[in-house]
Amino acid sequence: MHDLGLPEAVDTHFFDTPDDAAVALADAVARHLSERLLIAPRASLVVSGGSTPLPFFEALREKPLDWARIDVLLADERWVPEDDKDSNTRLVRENLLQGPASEARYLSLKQPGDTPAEGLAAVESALNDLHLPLDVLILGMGNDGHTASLFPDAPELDEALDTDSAAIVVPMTPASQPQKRITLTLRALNQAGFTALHLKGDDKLKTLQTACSDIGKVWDMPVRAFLKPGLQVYWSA
Ligand SMILES: O=C(O)[C@H](O)[C@@H](O)[C@H](O)[C@H](O)COP(=O)(O)O
Repeated sequence: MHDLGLPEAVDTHFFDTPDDAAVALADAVARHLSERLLIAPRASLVVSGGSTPLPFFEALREKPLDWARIDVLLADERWVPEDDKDSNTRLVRENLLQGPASEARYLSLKQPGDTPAEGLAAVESALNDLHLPLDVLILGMGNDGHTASLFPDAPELDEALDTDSAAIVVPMTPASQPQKRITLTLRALNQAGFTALHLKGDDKLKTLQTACSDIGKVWDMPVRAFLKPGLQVYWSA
């Protein structure tokens, strides 16, 4: 089952339970952030929203890191108020930025503005201090092969996948989603020091298998842009 046809040098870590995967991923992320902070004044941690990351956030937030030197931000955000049940910022503030991790600097993708396009300048300003390449990136994946808010049906996908573009964040309006989105671009997400794809359930494993079957067609399944050497896949049943 585990022969997914992933490219060489993609490390797969499979677990029986979501908690086991979350603890292992939190250990790996903490190790990488600690190592980074030995040689750099600050480190960046980009996380994803959705339902999968919750136990990972709970495990990571207790790690004895120098959180005041860590910039935490989302890979993408739904353009809803921070107190909305669908807000990823709310998810991160309530579940990751607690305990020791409450000392981290949070760079919010949700800024004033009725639409992501209206709020874009404020988001770009909020990310002004973000250094690329990112240090740690945790991505999820939908069963349509989206990751972050790089949705196959978003009219802005070309711009978001254009690694020659200077843009590091773009509004996204995928018809498949109830809310407008804003997402870091492939240029911003690419080449992170540590990139993990955090997945749960057999459906996601089947989707990953489909993604692996034709890695070249990134526009059909944007997660394919990340299926390359160095990627760490953390999956649990
Ligand atoms: O805002 C979001 O929804 C996420 O950033 C998105 O990319 C998520 O990672 C996948 O949709 C998987 O979501 P689940 O973990 O809920 O399956």
